[in-house]
Amino acid sequence: MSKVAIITGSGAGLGKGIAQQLAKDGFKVVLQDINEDSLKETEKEFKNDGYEVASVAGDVSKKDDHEKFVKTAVDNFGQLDVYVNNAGIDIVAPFLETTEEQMNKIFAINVNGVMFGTQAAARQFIDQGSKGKVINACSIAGHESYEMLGAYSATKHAVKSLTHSASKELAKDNITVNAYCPGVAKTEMWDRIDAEMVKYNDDMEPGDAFKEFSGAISLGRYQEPQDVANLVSFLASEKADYITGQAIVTDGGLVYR
Ligand SMILES: NC(=O)C1=CN([C@@H]2O[C@H](COP(=O)(O)OP(=O)(O)OC[C@H]3O[C@@H](n4cnc5c(N)ncnc54)[C@H](O)[C@@H]3O)[C@@H](O)[C@H]2O)C=CC1
Ligand SMILES: CC(=O)C(C)=O
Repeated sequence: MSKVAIITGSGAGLGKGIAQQLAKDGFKVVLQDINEDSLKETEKEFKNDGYEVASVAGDVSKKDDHEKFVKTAVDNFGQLDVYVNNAGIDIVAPFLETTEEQMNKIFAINVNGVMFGTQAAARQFIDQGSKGKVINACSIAGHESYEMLGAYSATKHAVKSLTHSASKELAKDNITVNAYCPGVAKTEMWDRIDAEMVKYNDDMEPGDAFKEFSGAISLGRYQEPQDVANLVSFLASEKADYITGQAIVTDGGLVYR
């Protein structure tokens, strides 16, 4: 029987690439996003491609919304096997200028979202009496802390920590919890980071921040969503059954851990 995966923040960017790969792998997929337009557009595209797909809008920072995402999977496809906590936001700001509002927002989405998603998924796996996999979006910024990305880096270190602790507590229920740590992928997130970094540096032109970060990649090219999707595809597969509590870097050679 086909397995069922939920991917948060999959209306666009890396989440969409991950959902496409899991659908190709034979998963029935539940797309989720806060942006209803891109969500509907992506769902239409998946249907045209012949994938079994459902969608649900919502905000990952809200605990109850994750119950709704799980219910969508169960109502449409009868079960849940994989939960990808992919949705995340960035904030670019000098350390001394980062506001309370920015801190609360980025932690609510990037950290609380992962906590609540893991809880909702694990409860469903336990109720089903099946094994399950939680896969979290971390980052190279979960291993290395970057200037101008202090708040963001802190959230990704927290995601790594939640991945470790959840994997320890949930192992007895046959639930694995891992994280993927992308490097520099050209999505809307990096378009925003580049634009913001330029604003804070008179010597920089649009595109320079992206060039500087991606120029340091050993393999000589920036990351595509497919590069990230390949790792998540593996982590979602039975081949990864014996891996848990890991935050695995996929960055073309940038951060060495
Ligand atoms: N792009 C990159 O180079 C890297 C990205 N990452 C992480 O990968 C994940 C995906 O990143 P990208 O695709 O690049 O970002 P993106 O900004 O291009 O796309 C994120 C998607 O999540 C959705 N979203 C935002 N807030 C949401 C919320 N509260 N609830 C539900 N959906 C929400 C957006 O509408 C969007 O469709 C994020 O967690 C990010 O931190 C990690 C390392 C590098
Ligand atoms: C955007 C991101 O995750 C970085 C810079 O690592």
